[in-house]
Amino acid sequence: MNDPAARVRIFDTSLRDGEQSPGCSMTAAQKLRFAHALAELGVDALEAGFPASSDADRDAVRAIAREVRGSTVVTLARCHEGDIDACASALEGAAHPRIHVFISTSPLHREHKLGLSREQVLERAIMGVTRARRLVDDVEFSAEDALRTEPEFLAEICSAAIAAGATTLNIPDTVGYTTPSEIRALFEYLRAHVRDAEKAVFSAHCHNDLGLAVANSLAAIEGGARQVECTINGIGERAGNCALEELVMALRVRSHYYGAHTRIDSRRLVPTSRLLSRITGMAVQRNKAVVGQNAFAHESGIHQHGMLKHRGTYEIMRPEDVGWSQSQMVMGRHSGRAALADRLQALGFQLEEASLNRTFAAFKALAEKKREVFDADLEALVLGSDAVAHRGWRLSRLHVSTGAGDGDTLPTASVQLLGADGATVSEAAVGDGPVHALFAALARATGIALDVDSYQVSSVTTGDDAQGQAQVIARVDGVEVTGSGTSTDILEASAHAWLDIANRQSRARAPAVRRQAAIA
Ligand SMILES: CC(=O)SCCNC(=O)CCNC(=O)[C@H](O)C(C)(C)COP(=O)(O)OP(=O)(O)OC[C@H]1O[C@@H](n2cnc3c(N)ncnc32)[C@H](O)[C@@H]1OP(=O)(O)O
Ligand SMILES: CC(C)C(=O)C(=O)O
Repeated sequence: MNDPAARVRIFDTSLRDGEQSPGCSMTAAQKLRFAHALAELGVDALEAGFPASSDADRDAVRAIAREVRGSTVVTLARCHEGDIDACASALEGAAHPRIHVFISTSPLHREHKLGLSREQVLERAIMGVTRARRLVDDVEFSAEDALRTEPEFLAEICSAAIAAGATTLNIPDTVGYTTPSEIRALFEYLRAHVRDAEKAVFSAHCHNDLGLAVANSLAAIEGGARQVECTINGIGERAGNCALEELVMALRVRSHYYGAHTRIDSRRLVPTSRLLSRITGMAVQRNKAVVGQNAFAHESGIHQHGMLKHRGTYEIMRPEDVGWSQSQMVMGRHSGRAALADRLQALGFQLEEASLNRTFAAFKALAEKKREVFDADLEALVLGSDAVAHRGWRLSRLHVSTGAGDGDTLPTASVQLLGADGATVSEAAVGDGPVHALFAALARATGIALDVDSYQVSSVTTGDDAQGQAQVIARVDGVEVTGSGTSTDILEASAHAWLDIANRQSRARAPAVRRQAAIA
């Protein structure tokens, strides 16, 4: 598997093809931040932008070229002198610069888009590669719409590109039209028919219009591709590009099948995916492979029972290996007794069989009404809702003020809580934002410091008066605990979610009382 011939280079184009897609534009500062994250992830090359497209993109590429180390920095150019010169100028300062020149080769694009003959396209390609090669040592050539190009013309233009100095030959499926067996055969054909093929690295760049981008990229590797162009979360033109996280994990999980490897640090996949979502505001769908919220979540009883016996029954990779903290057992309508008993035990309840059966019946009834049953609901089932409600802190007043910029408003929160003994306590705190300030005020008031792993707010009803549900996940004694709160005011919902965990943490540390309550 460590045969160097089977090393697949990962070329990330989130900052170019990804950024081109609607809803994904980034500022220069955001692009720079994300480029650092890509270098940390271990991508071999990162395509930073298209300098001729705007001053802002040129400036972003410049900053990336100057600052980011560890990955080749690539910029895109049409076969236009001005585009190529703009690339070279933006790449000054890069440790490993690459210019990527492209031109359409398919009959459809030649005739209708460029209005050029085969010979003219060939000439332009040679001009582009030659000019780029005078400016940098590392030049990539792409035959846009290669998968709808006559194979013999593709071989001819690739041979000419190598002769002009191209070091990477990229074969894009620009419109996501190909199939796995077709693209594999094309790579095999090109490697056999391109002159001096061994002097260049063959690369695949697959779009996802038919949902085949990852499958096609893997097939291209089988056909001899040793670079794959992809994007984090699969962002990109239309239906996107090959998703980096999926491709990398397919090569890793099926390493014996593909006999190929990358140098990606897979534990950084989830953090990098989240960073991109935060920057672009483009959420990842829950069921997205590897980085989606459901990728390691199990709700159905038969799967949960299997997972508790051996995680390999329903997981083909470890969540820790891609950057999640652990698998998630979601308690809902489809869950069974084994998962319920396990979750209750993690919450500190060891129930006798009869008591477990009673709780299970009540749990199923509740799950019919609620989409997801949270830890607080389970506690209420075991202890009785009154016992839970009255044992812990309750929010009685809340005020949050916030602002941004250079004005004098610092995000500030003040809270008043009612304790289990009936006493009230008031506290205030400032923070980096309103939620940060709120959580700091709650920590001061309760004297409980929570190790918050994640926080999110979603709407549970629709309309102007929609109820927001806040969910906080924190680690309590090494166990991940989820707290939730619902209100039409999302800050109030957030305070309830935080207190939900804090109260459970206090109760979990009073085991004698818990056992008594559970048995009663
Ligand atoms: C498959 C891909 O992802 S390709 C990359 C796509 N990315 C982008 O287009 C984002 C950046 N693009 C831009 O900012 C603009 O399109 C610019 C600045 C590059 C060009 O803008 P304009 O000069 O206004 O041209 P416009 O976008 O309308 O048309 C593209 C021109 O490039 C030509 N062209 C397209 N591809 C190539 C190529 N590879 N080599 C040479 N010329 C090309 C077209 O024939 C057309 O030429 P024309 O103006 O003589 O008709
Ligand atoms: C410029 C090339 C590589 C491209 O993005 C495509 O063909 O999809």
